Amino acid sequence: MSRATPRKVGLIGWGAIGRVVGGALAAGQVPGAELVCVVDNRPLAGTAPAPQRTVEQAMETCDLIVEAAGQGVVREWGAAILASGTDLLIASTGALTDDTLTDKLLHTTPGRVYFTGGAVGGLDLLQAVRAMGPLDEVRLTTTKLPATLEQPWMDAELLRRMRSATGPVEVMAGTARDVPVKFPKSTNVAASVALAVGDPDAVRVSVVADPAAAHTSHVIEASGAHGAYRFEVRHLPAAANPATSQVVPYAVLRSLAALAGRTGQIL
Ligand SMILES: NC(=O)C1=CN([C@@H]2O[C@H](COP(=O)(O)OP(=O)(O)OC[C@H]3O[C@@H](n4cnc5c(N)ncnc54)[C@H](OP(=O)(O)O)[C@@H]3O)[C@@H](O)[C@H]2O)C=CC1
Ligand SMILES: O=C([O-])CC(=O)C(=O)O
Repeated sequence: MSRATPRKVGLIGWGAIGRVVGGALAAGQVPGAELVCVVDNRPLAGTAPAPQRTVEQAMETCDLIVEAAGQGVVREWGAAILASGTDLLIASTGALTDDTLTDKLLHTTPGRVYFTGGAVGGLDLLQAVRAMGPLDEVRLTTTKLPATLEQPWMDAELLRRMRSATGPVEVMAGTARDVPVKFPKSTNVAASVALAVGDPDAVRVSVVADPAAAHTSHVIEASGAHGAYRFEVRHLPAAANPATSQVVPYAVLRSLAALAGRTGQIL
């Protein structure tokens, strides 16, 4: 059932995700949710369909804030937003590889914290499986265009291998604890899988740069006492930011629709 009063939504981040989410909200495409303001580092000079505000102002006027900006916003503002009584929907799940921060967000009230499924699927089922006991093995392989994976910490040799690659090159193998720290804007999915299975250290992650990757792919493979699971997604990258898949804002909108109480959701 829809809420009697629409959710007043503030959006942090006017980029590849934020512009699609903000446009859809402003066009009334999410019943029960209205866009009240937008927060971004850059002056938006009236280009957004709602006034630009600071995070503090957004907390005063909104009852739900969507983070579509980056891990730093979750770290810097997450607890304050929740403490102000504002709910928070997080896209940059990579911030949650920090157990102290995650614990704080989960226990700060009266606002409630939510995570969007973002670019991956199958999280609902993995969460259900985990309720029967820990999985023995969870692996994620993320493959993207090399340029979307370049990072300031990479040495000249790795950058050379990525830039001259004619086929797939593994650029990092690690866990869902370490990988999102090293690729803060492009491996949030690793943290999302870890949230579903309940343990970032148990998720083995391989990050692959492939010049032929016209589609970004994420392959999740998991097994345990109760079965074996494999989810593979292949997304076109967003034109505005090829590190982000085109589907991600629509995943955020789906999460918003669920929070705003639209009926007929697949939960
Ligand atoms: N869960 C998932 O599956 C996915 C999650 N993500 C997350 O979503 C984030 C946003 O993605 P996307 O829209 O493609 O990124 P973009 O870079 O296209 O847009 C992000 C916008 O947010 C702004 N911004 C960044 N930090 C702040 C801040 N502290 N305060 C205000 N504004 C800020 C940026 O400004 P400026 O550039 O000036 O910093 C930019 O305008 C990614 O960084 C990633 O963490 C992305 C894809 C998938
Ligand atoms: O959009 C994607 O495919 C994944 C992504 O950038 C992330 O996990 O941060």
